[in-house]
Amino acid sequence: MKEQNQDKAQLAQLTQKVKETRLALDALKEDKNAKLQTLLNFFHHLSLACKGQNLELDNKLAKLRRQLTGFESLEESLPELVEVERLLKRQYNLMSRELEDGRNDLTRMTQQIQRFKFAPDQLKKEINYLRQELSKPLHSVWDYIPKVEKLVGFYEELVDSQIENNTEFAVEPRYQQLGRELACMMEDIDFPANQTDRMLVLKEQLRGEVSPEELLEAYQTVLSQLLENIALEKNASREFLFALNDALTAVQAVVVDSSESHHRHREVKSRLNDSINGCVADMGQSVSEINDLTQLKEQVTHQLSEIKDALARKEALEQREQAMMQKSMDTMQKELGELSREASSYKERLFEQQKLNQLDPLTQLPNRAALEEKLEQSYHHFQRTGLSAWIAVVDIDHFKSVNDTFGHSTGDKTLQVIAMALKSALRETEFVARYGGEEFVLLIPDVSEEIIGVVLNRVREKIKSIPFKFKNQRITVTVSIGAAQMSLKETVQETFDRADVALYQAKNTTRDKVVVDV
Ligand SMILES: Nc1nc2c(ncn2[C@@H]2O[C@H](COP(=O)(O)OP(=O)(O)OP(=O)(O)O)[C@@H](O)[C@H]2O)c(=O)[nH]1
Repeated sequence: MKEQNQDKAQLAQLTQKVKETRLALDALKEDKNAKLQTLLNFFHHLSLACKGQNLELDNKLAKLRRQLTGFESLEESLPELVEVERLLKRQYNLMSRELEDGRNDLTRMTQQIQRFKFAPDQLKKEINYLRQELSKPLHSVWDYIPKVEKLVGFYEELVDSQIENNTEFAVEPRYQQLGRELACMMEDIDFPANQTDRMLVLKEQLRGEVSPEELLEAYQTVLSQLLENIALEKNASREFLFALNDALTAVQAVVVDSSESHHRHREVKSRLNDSINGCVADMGQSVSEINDLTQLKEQVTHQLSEIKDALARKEALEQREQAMMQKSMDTMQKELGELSREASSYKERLFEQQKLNQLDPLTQLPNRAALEEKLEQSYHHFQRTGLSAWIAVVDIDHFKSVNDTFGHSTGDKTLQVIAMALKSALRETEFVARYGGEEFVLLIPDVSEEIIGVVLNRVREKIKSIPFKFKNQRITVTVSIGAAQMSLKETVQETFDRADVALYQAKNTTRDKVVVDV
C-alpha cells in the first residue's frame, strides 16, 4: 500500500512536470512565434523601404519573407539572408555614388543660375547659401531632395522676375509693332523684280510674331537692298556724268581748235588782203606813172595775175576754213547727238529708278505710279474676293493763295504736313498717295456706304484742326474730298473719275466738304 502511494505520488509529480514542461514549451513556442513575427515584420518593412531600387533585392526579400513564414525553414533561409545582406551593401554603395553625382549636378546648376544678372539680391544670397551647403557630402536621399526642391524654387523665382521684367525671353509687343511698321514701309518701296518674292516673304513674316533677332535681320535685309538700289542709281548717274564730261571735253577741244585755226586764217587772210591791196595800189601807181602802153599793159597783166593768185589763195583759204568749220560742226553735232542719247537713256534709267522707289520726293508718300499700281491690285482683289474699296480724292482748298501769300517753300511745307496727317489718319490696311500738285488719293477698303462719310469727314476735320502758323499768322487749311466705291460694272479709272466728279461738286459748293458718290 505504501509502495502504491509512492507510485501515485511519483506519477502526480511526473504529470505535474509534464504539465509544466508543456506550459514551458507553449511559452517557448509563443515567444518564438513572436520573434519570428517581428523578424517577418522587419523584412516586410525592409522590402517596402527598398522597393523599386533594385529588382534583384526586391525579389530576394520577397523570397525570404515567404520562407520565414515557417519556423522550420529558418535554417534554410540563412544563405538567402547572406545574399540580401550583400545586395543591401551594394545598394548602399550605389546610392552613395548617385548622391555624389546628384550633388555635383546641383552644384553645377547653382553656378549656372548665379550667372543670371537680373536675379533679385535676396535670391542671389540664397543661391550662394545653397552652394555652400552643397560643398558637404550628402548622406541620404533625404539630404538630397530638399536641395532639389530649393533649386527648383530658385528657378521659379527667376522665371517670375523675368516675366515681370519682360526682357529677354518674351516676344514684346513693341517688336510686333516695329515689325508691322517695317512691313508697312516696305509696301511703299517697290523693290526690283528679282527681289519682290523675297520681300513678300519678309513682309508676311513681319506681320506675324517676330523675335528681336528676326526683326534686326529683317531691317538689315531691307537696308542692304535699299543701299544696293541706291548704288545702282548712283552708278547710272556717274556713267551719265562721265559721258557728259567726255562730250564737253570733246566740244571744248573742237572749239579751241577752230578758234585757233580761225585766228591763223585771219592773219593769212589779212596778209592776202594786204598783198591784193598792194597790187591794186601798185596798179594805180603804174597807170599814172607809165606812159608807154605796151609797158603799161605788161605791168597791169603782171599785177592782175598777182591779184588773181592772191585771190585764188584767199578763196582756197576760205574753202579750207569752211571745210574745217564744217568738220568742227560735224564733230560737235556728233558729240551733242551722243550726249543727247546718253541724257535720254539716263532720264529713262532715272525714271525707272523713281518708279522703283515709287515715292514722291516732297512728301515721301507713294507717288502716282505707285497709286496706279495699287488701284489695279485693289481692283483685282475686289474681282477675286468681292471686297470692294473706296477711292477718295482729297484736294487742298485755295492752295494757290498759300503759295501766293506765303511763298512756294511754305506751300511745300504745308503739303508735307498734310501728307503726314493723312497718313496718320489712316489704318494700316488703308493707302494714301500724292496724286500730284495739291491732290492726294486715299484707298479705303472694307467700309460700308454708311460709314465712309464718317471716315472721310474725320480725315477732313483732322486736316482742318492742324494749327498752321505762317509769318505769325494762324491759318486754317481745309480740304475737299470726293469719293466713289469700286464697282464691277466699271473700270477702276471710271470709279476714279466718279470720285473726281464728286470732288468738284464739293469744290463748287462750299469747299471744306466731303461728297460721296453713291
Ligand atoms: N508749293 C507747291 N505748290 C504746288 C505744288 N504743286 C502744285 N502746287 C500749286 O498748287 C496750286 C493749285 O492751285 P489751283 O489748281 O488753282 O487750286 P487751289 O488754289 O487749290 O483752289 P481750289 O482747288 O479751287 O480750292 C497752284 O498754285 C500750284 O502752283 C508743289 O509741289 N508745291
